Amino acid sequence: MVFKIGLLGLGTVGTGTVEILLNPEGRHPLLSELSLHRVGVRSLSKPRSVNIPEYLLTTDLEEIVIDPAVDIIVELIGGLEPARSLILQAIENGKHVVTANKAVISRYGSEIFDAANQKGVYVLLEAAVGGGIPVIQPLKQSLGANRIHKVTGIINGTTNYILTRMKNEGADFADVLADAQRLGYAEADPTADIDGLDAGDKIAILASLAFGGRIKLEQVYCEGIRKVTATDITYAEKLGFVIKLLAIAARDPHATPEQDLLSVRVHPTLVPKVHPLASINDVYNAILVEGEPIGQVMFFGRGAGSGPTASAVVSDLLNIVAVLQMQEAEIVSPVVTHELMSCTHQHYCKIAPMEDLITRFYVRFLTKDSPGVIGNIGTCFGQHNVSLESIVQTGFQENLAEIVVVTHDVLEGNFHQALNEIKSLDSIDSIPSILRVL
Ligand SMILES: NC(=O)C1=CN([C@@H]2O[C@H](COP(=O)(O)OP(=O)(O)OC[C@H]3O[C@@H](n4cnc5c(N)ncnc54)[C@H](OP(=O)(O)O)[C@@H]3O)[C@@H](O)[C@H]2O)C=CC1
Ligand SMILES: N[C@@H](CC=O)C(=O)O
Ligand code: NA
Repeated sequence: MVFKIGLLGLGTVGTGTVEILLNPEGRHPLLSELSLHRVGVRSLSKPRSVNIPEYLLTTDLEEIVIDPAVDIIVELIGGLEPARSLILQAIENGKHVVTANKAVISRYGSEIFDAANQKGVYVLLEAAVGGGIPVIQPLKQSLGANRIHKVTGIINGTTNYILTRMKNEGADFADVLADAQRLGYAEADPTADIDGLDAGDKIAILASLAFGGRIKLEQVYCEGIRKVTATDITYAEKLGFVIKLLAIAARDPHATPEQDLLSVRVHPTLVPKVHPLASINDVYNAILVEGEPIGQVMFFGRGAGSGPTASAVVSDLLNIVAVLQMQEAEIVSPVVTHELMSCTHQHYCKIAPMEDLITRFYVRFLTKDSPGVIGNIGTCFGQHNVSLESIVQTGFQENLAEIVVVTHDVLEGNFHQALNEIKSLDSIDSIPSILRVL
């Protein structure tokens, strides 16, 4: 039996997906059970790099999701609408769905998975996080025996490319961003990448899988890389760190079992050079999962791009075909979904406020070069229980002294209270950088 695919979108990922589907030789034999039935696009006249019969193409995407002949919808148009409505309509019409759309899943996952569970269909999304890197299915299945403590990822390729080039070339953010856009890594509107929102969508999805509950996206703290300067990258290097945009989801080790609080956040971070994520460069992604009893396990590879992302899309298709075949043979019920492939959690995870986070900080001050300034800074921090690992005057910028502080693990709320007081000291000119340290 051949199962029919309705593909929505024939852009970067859609094209990669069709390339795999049209060249099944040497891949999994189940690929021969799939056929491309319709392809929805915005423009029929656009030249395409894959050779598909013209009659498959349509601009009427709704027609595809309600077509009774279609078994599986592959949503690769991106964005929120009409993607959300098309996915829901597909589910309503009994279709399984494969999507790479982290924006839709992180915002409307509850609605989508509730609808899918009610209809007994699957919504699979391996491509939505880490592109081609298998991380969604491993969290759902292979790591299911573990209690996960922490997921730490470099899950945005554009920002990792920018930070890598800033470090290697001493270049400034704006110059490298322009290059990233010219090379096609960053979007024409790079806001979601640069401001940490894309990584925020992705860590919300990973946290939900790792900790078995839903996540409210508005509770995910997102800070991007716009304020990271070449100066900070150089100081970080001297102190033994590299700066990376990390997405972190962790159980709060200080919370009582009844509280079971999570911290879910995205921010530029000073990562010790010996840490496994410090050497992940350019557009590569990596996700480090820590749990009991597995310890540490890291997933590394290409987090974006046509072929790698399509690899994840097609792996989801294969999982669905395998189930559909068993349903056809009446080995499994067509109305009960496989627990390890569906998303069944109902409750929302409790997210701790950022003031309760315990972390180290790096902070750079510009001050008047007057006696006692280092002492005053140290005293303010001390009065708020912020213990310092190091405080050094690193040099001068014009006539201002530059002082860099690294704290021990401190309560974020205390740190900010201390900083507010420090800001009001006469000797402080400005605080150009505040970054967290892993
Ligand atoms: N690119 C990547 O490396 C990765 C992308 N993703 C995700 O994959 C998804 C697809 O991304 P990508 O392939 O890069 O996107 P593209 O912009 O390259 O392609 C989008 C496709 O969808 C079609 N389309 C968009 N809106 C509509 C609409 N309203 N009606 C009909 N057709 C529409 C476009 O048609 P037309 O061709 O006619 O313009 C195009 O074929 C997104 O959710 C993205 O976040 C995930 C991981 C990596
Ligand atoms: N814009 C994303 C692409 C894939 O999700 C990135 O840069 O990682
Ligand atoms: Na993936």
